[in-house]
Amino acid sequence: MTPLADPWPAPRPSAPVERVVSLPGSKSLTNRALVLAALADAPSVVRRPLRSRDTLLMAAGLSAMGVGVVDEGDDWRVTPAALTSDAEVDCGLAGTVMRFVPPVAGLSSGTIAFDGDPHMRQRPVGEVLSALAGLGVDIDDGGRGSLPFVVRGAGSVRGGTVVIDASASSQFISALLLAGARYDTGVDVRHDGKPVPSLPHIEMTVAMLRARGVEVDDSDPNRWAVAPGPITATDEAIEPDLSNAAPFVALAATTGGAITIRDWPRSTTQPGDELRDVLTRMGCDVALDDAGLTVRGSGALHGVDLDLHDIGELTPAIAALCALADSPSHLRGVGHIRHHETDRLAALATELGNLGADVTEHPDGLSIRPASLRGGVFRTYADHRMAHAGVIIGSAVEGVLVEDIATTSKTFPDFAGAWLDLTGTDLAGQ
Ligand SMILES: O=C(O)C1=C[C@@H](OP(=O)(O)O)[C@@H](O)[C@H](O)C1
Ligand SMILES: C=C(OP(=O)(O)O)C(=O)O
Repeated sequence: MTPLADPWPAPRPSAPVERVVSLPGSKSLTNRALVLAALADAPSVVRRPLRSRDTLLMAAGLSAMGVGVVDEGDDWRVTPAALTSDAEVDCGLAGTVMRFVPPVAGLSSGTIAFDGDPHMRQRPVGEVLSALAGLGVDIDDGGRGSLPFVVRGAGSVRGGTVVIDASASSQFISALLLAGARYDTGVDVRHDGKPVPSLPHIEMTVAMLRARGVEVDDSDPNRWAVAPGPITATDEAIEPDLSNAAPFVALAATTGGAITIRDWPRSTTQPGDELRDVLTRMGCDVALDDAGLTVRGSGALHGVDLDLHDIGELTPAIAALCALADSPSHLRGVGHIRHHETDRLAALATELGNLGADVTEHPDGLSIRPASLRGGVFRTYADHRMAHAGVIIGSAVEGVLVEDIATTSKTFPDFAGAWLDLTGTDLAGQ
């Protein structure tokens, strides 16, 4: 791979881009599949998993605790084992590793030490740790409620009812549900606080548990009860990552071209599927058929007034499109994304603003009005989705330089290569 310039000149295609694209697997589905396979009653096969920093860290963390994760060509074979090893788990900047693995570590008889990237120590996890302590797990976090912390497993977890405030992240709930069937009495998780964000991601968790024979009662709002019992091993293919589709379909909108994403599922629990609705509202033609999802730019791009509470991870890409739109936008309901890879509202307001966008930052969102944009450096704050926002702007504005494009490796191997290929840019010229 050609070394990447930093900051990286974002390609600006000279003609509408018309291409068919295959995308890597979903981060959220891959990391849930790995955790559930690790706790299952027999070996599982995870077909076409995402292999990126977040999922490799998940595989490494589970392996360090004793689980067998073996490459089989395109697939991973995951063999559950008695979790007896002491281990160190590097969470990197992966929320799914920091939140989903501690409830598994409680089932181990080893001592499991967790740490991650510097910014990961700022991201919230205390509600998961105090819930686990309430379920009988020995946790040492020095009273901080954040990384670094140690889980001293006793080989089993009593389980029971916990009340948590999951308004900062849906992952707190998914974490407890994923391991809960393996607790002696299961787990009954109740949320008490402001509304839980990213509810579709909890629905994804519930659907994957049910697909493995686990009984989940989610009939009451803000309560999820997982009955104790086995998790059935599966052989399952991972869908393409629909959230990572955002910059690719955005390219159809910004260049007036047409992008088809192959293998877009007809029915899915991935919140990225909402892109179909968002892009339609912004003025694109969107069609889902046997070829995949085709987004066709109409030449015009309109502002939108959207509550993104359920689909917060799409905010950076949508905000970038709004900055290129011909009418004002209001993006609301996403105060929680200040706890993502960076404070995404502050980062977007700053970086879009530096390129001339007219952005007002609110406690829970952004207002973006039409303005004439210019080139310059777009900083990414180690956030893959900030990089996606940068390349979207760069596809429409001359001279945008995206800092640390390699940060996209969190959820997308060789994103820069895929983007250069798509935009028809000469690699040697970069
Ligand atoms: O469970 C998951 O796989 C995810 C849940 C969401 O987290 P939050 O609820 O913290 O927004 C989402 O933003 C993240 O990218 C992935
Ligand atoms: C919020 C995100 O990631 P994480 O799983 O690290 O929370 C994201 O990918 O947008």
